[in-house]
Parts: sequence; structure tokens; C-alpha cells
Amino acid sequence: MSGTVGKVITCKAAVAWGPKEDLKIEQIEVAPPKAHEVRLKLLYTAVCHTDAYTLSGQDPEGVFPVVLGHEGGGIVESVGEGVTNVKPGDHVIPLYIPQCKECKFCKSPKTNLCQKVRTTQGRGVMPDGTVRFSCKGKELFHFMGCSTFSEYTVVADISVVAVNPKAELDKVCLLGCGVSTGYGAALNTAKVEPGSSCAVWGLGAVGLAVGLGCKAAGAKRIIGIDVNPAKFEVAKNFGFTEFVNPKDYQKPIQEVLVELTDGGLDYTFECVGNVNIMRAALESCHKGWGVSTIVGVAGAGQEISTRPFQLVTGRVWKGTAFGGWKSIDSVPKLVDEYVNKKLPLERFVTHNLPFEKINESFHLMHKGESIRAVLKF
Ligand SMILES: NC(=O)C1=CN([C@@H]2O[C@H](COP(=O)(O)OP(=O)(O)OC[C@H]3O[C@@H](n4cnc5c(N)ncnc54)[C@H](O)[C@@H]3O)[C@@H](O)[C@H]2O)C=CC1
Ligand SMILES: N[C@@H](CCC(=O)N[C@@H](CSC=O)C(=O)NCC(=O)O)C(=O)O
Ligand SMILES: [Zn+2]
Ligand SMILES: [Zn+2]
Repeated sequence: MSGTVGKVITCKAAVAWGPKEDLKIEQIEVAPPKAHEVRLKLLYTAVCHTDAYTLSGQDPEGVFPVVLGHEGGGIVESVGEGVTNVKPGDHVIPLYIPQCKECKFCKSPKTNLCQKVRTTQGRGVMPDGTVRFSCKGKELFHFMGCSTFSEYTVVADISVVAVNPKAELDKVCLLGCGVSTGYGAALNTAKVEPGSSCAVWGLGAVGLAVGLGCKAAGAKRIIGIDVNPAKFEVAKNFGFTEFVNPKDYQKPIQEVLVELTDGGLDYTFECVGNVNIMRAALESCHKGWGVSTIVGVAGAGQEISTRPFQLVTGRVWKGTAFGGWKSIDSVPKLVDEYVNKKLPLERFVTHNLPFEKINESFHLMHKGESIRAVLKF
């Protein structure tokens, strides 16, 4: 049995003390897991745009001080009473959408949005309403049920899954959010069909993973749209067949795309988090059957709009969270897809950095220079 079991662990974490501030590397205390909780030692984490969104102060659920992070890979250090799904030593991925298998959402095949701990998770606390982190005498909030920007974290047992130990954690950590989300948006939410035409706004990790999903589904045309043309060369490696930069056109991008595709696309995806692009993506869809999927997360107070006629005439507006994957059932299968060389996670890793350089990872993302920077503890 490990010498840390049942004890408070002091370790390194990147603390967000307030919105818009750089994260600060601090020594924090991590309490032992309570019943139905698991304490993990994270080995790797990456930064998703949603971490930056919450840090920007635009997230209505954002609370500070907080330990952000939700794309991670690690090893179970200890488990609380009643935990049966994982054990110390297991290689695991924390899950921001849990799967309790008991709530009505879990029992429905129509959704992956388990609601068992959603309320407490949104308030930044564990299911019993308390936190496991402290620093300099102050309590720190949890984030998205994961808080992977810490060497050790505590999560609910339904928010963690064991994966094939042969899979490198510095790659499969990406399945905790961005890659799974984009891939599933195409396969599960939109259900892209063979021979179809697709367009994806935002060629970050999420949008590039949509490209892989569209390709896996047999799409014929996959158009990548970004205002940073440096993304186009990279995206050729993710199934994209052609590219459009909205800055190259005077007219609305939906008009450009409808002309380019003989009346519109079969499937479009918004992976930026901009409500004007969400509208353009819907209006770029083909009359009668085009499906537009919102993946990006828009800031507090933002609303989408379009003429209802767009829907009356057969376009469909959808959205996806974690690509529609029921997390505990699906993440181990996605890990196996990586191990079997079907899902090329290594293509998303543009930088490997020590954990202490986490602020650089945010800067690289904002400058459009990284797809994912994987941080090593
Ligand atoms: N629904 C869900 O479950 C999830 C949603 N997200 C959201 O997906 C979005 C993308 O996340 P990441 O790929 O991590 O971000 P990222 O920052 O790596 O990529 C965003 C891309 O959008 C491009 N972009 C920015 N403005 C644009 C514009 N006006 N037109 C076209 N392209 C533009 C950027 O150049 C960049 O390539 C974020 O909003 C994030 O919060 C992320 C993960 C899960
Ligand atoms: N807290 C935000 C909502 C943020 C959001 O939409 N999150 C996505 C995941 S983004 C991952 O990187 C999501 O899955 N949402 C489902 C959920 O139940 O939160 C707000 O309050 O607007
Ligand atoms: Zn559930
Ligand atoms: Zn994310």
C-alpha cells in the first residue's frame, strides 16, 4: 500500500487566482478521497480552449480561485470507500462528462449528458459540496470535475475510467476532451454519411478531430475554414480536402460556400465559439437536409440567431458535448483505436513542455502556434 494513502498530499499545481491572470505554480494540499471518490497522480495534461474561456471570465460558471484543466492522463493513487471501477495503479483518464449508468440521461440512448453530479460540478465542488484542494490556507475550487492542472487531483468515481496501460498517457490524455469531442461530433452527433460534403470552422484540435471523423465516415469533400492560413497545411493531415479563409472574401462566407458546393453543404461544424460563425455555418447548409453542429463554446450573454425560414426549409441545428460519447463506455474504446493505429493522436501533439511552462501553452494556443501542447508533470 502506498505511503500516501489516507494522508494529505502536498504537490505542485497551477492555480488560477482570478480571471485574466496568468496561472501561478503553487504548492497545494490535496485531501484524501472520500467515499466514491478517487485520487489520481496526473502524469500529463494539455490545455483546451475551454480552460482559456473560463480563465477569461466569460464562463457564467467560472469560480475562482480554481485548479483548471480537464485533458489529463494519470495513475490512481488511492480510492475512497465503495469505489469498484478503478484501483490503485490503474492508468486512467478523468472525464468531465461522467457516466453513472443510473440517471435517466445515462439510461437514455439519446444522450451522453449524465446529470448525476452536474450541479455540484458546475459550482466547482465535489458531489458532497466540499473541496479537496487548499493553498496558503484558502480553499481552491475544482473545475469540470477534473482539475488536471495539479500533480494530484480528486474526482468522483463516475468521472474516471481505466484504460489500456499499453497506451502512452502523453497521447491518450487528449481523449479527455478535444479529440474525442471533434471525432464524435462527426460520427455520433452529425452522423456524417459516405460521399457527403462537410465544412468545419476552426482548425484547432477540436476542428481537426472533426476532420478525422468526417474522413472516417467516408465524406468526399471536407472544407476547412480558418482565419489563420497557417492551419491549412497542417489540416491536410487530418482529412481536409480544401480550404477557405473568410478574410479572402468581401461577401458573407455562407454565400461563398453555397456557390462552391452547388447549393450548400450536407454537414457543417462550428469549432470556434463565435455566434456569428454559428449562424454562417447553419446558413451554409444545403436546403432540405443540411445539418449544422455547434461544438464551440460561446461566452456569457451570447445568443444565436437566424431566420426561422432556414429551419422551415429543412436545415437542422444541433449541438454536441464531448462528441456525444457516453464516457465510461467509450473512452477505453477510443484509446484502443489509438493503440490500433486508427486514431492518430500523435498528430495533434505539436509541443511537449514541462508543467511549469503551462502559461506558455496558453500563449501558444492564443497565437495559433500549437494544436495541443502536452505538459509533463
Ligand atoms: N462542445 C464541447 O464538448 C467542446 C467544445 N470545445 C470548444 O471548441 C472550440 C475549439 O476549441 P480548440 O480546438 O481547443 O481551440 P483552438 O484555439 O485550438 O482552435 C480554434 C481555431 O479557431 C480559429 N478561429 C478563430 N476565429 C476564427 C474565425 N473568425 N473564423 C474561423 N476560424 C477562427 C483559430 O484560428 C483556431 O485555429 C472552443 O470554443 C472550445 O471551448 C472544446 C472542447 C469540447
Ligand atoms: N460552463 C459553461 C458551459 C461550458 C460548456 O459548454 N462546456 C461543454 C464542454 S467544453 C469542453 O471543453 C460541455 O460539455 N457542456 C455540457 C455541460 O453539461 O456543461 C456555461 O455555463 O456556459
Ligand atoms: Zn448518469
Ligand atoms: Zn475541453
